[in-house]
Amino acid sequence: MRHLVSIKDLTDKEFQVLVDRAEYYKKTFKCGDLSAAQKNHVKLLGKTAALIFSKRSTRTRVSTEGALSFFGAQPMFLGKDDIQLGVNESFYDTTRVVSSMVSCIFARVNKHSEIQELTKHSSVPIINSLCDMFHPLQAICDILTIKEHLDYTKNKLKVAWIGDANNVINDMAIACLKVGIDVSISTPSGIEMDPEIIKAGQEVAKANGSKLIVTHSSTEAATGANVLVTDTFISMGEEYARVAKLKQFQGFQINSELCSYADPNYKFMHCLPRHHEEVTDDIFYSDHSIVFDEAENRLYAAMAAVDVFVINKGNFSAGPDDILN
Ligand SMILES: NC(=O)OP(=O)(O)O
Repeated sequence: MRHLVSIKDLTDKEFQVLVDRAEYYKKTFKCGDLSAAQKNHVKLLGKTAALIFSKRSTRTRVSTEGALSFFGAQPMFLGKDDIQLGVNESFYDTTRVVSSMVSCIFARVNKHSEIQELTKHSSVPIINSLCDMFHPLQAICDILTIKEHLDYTKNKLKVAWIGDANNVINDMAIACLKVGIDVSISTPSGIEMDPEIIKAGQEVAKANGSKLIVTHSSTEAATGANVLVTDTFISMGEEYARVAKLKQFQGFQINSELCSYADPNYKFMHCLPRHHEEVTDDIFYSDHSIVFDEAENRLYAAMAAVDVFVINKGNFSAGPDDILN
């Protein structure tokens, strides 16, 4: 059994399998072939899956429930007010009990240590559905989206992150570097990337012929970039620091001025939900923006994760016969 905690725990090949699998299930899902749907629907028929979400979610919840339903499993959404966890029951007891009854647990938590705790005591695969350090499902989806729009297998690309040092870029940077995409991360002065992520990123870059640059200059990061990416400046739970953070992020809004530094055919990405301080409407709703394709691809990333970690129990060499042969 394997858990999905972070992209950095995967080999380059394993990560590529997840992206390929997401692409495969997108084709299968959209082809409208009833026999393909029936074949997939029996893979987890009669099983259940728990979504233990202690934070709110639109994309992760909808995509995960959709993916599980596609494979025939019944998803059970367990929000923070629905179960005894954290109020009346310990993490350990909850994990033992829930994992004894379901095929897998998708967990959205606050601290990374909570994901680690879950993986220690669960008898079924844990899929990290966001913690304060990582967001692996988002990274699988993001690489699929970049592949579809700019095909990194044929073109040398540069992705520029303009924003916070957060869970999304931690996994996205490693994911890009694994597939040979150069990454330039810009964060405001005083907001630093985790040194462990930089170290891991540099090792991945060296092995894959990609480059990792970390800077406090948004224009330096944006220069020549094929993809500009940002995320919320104020993460869930940081609302108390809103005024101070907005001051710190001056010069980091993605607007037409900053985009003028990028490649003329640049794409704009954002994992959503979006706020106006991060990106102006003229960019967010422009032809450069691929944010809604990106959001849709969350469904296929979730399908890939269910296929590899739940149906095939972490065996990356197993999978649908038609893509293995
Ligand atoms: N991108 C993302 O994880 O969205 P949600 O918080 O809505 O799930």
